[in-house]
Amino acid sequence: MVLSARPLVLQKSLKFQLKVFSKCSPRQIRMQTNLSCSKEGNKKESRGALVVLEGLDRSGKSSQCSRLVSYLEGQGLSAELWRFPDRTTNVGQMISAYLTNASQLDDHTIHLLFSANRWEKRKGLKYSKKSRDIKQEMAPEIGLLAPDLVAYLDISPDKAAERGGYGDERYEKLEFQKKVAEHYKVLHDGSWKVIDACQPIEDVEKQLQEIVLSCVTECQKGKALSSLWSS
Ligand SMILES: Cc1cn([C@H]2C[C@H](O)[C@@H](COP(=O)(O)O)O2)c(=O)[nH]c1=O
Repeated sequence: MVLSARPLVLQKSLKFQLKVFSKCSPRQIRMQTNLSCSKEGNKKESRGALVVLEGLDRSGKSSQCSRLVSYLEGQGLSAELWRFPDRTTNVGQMISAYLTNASQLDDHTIHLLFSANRWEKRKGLKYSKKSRDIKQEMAPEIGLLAPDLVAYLDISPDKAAERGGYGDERYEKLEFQKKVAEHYKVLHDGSWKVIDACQPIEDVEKQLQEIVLSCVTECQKGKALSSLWSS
């Protein structure tokens, strides 16, 4: 994002985001400035890529994000992982209290908090699972930076549940995850890269590496930044 001179990769929109920069440099997030690539003479400065990994709970986003960061760093790229919700902020703590059933909020309020949590980092992602009307859901996201790549780790709710590991949080229930899967079908557009998350972990990893590297290269070459829902 800020991409001044570095590519950014974001991962995990519903849950995590990962930023990857093209060069090793201080891991600072400066997205709020320099959203357009600066020019040096006639030469366009390369920028970061924003990559988002989507998928149901237990689809493998966390593992793949960690592996992807290691891989990109091994390629000489500076990568940064952002996870949403970011529970460290004030807003994030409110979200966390809700998710752990320590507080109650209505659906619209939690949706807005998820969005506010992204705005805190000046980042663009998807929306809360709890909102029902798509247009209403999209509104608070307008103006956030659009991802350069959305990779969807595709797994059925039943298969994901078989992996176990659901905790006690509100959304970690098979019936709820089925609703999330339906929601993803509505959100999905042709630009998303869908990866079969039931493949061996190494195969998923390899496919992610390929599409992310290709995206980073495109961004380095000067692919324009855009905002969410601008078209
Ligand atoms: C960031 C975000 C997370 N969530 C959900 C996904 C998870 O079920 C839950 C907690 O995420 P986590 O397990 O990655 O911390 O929050 C939304 O519903 N909307 C959002 O915008």
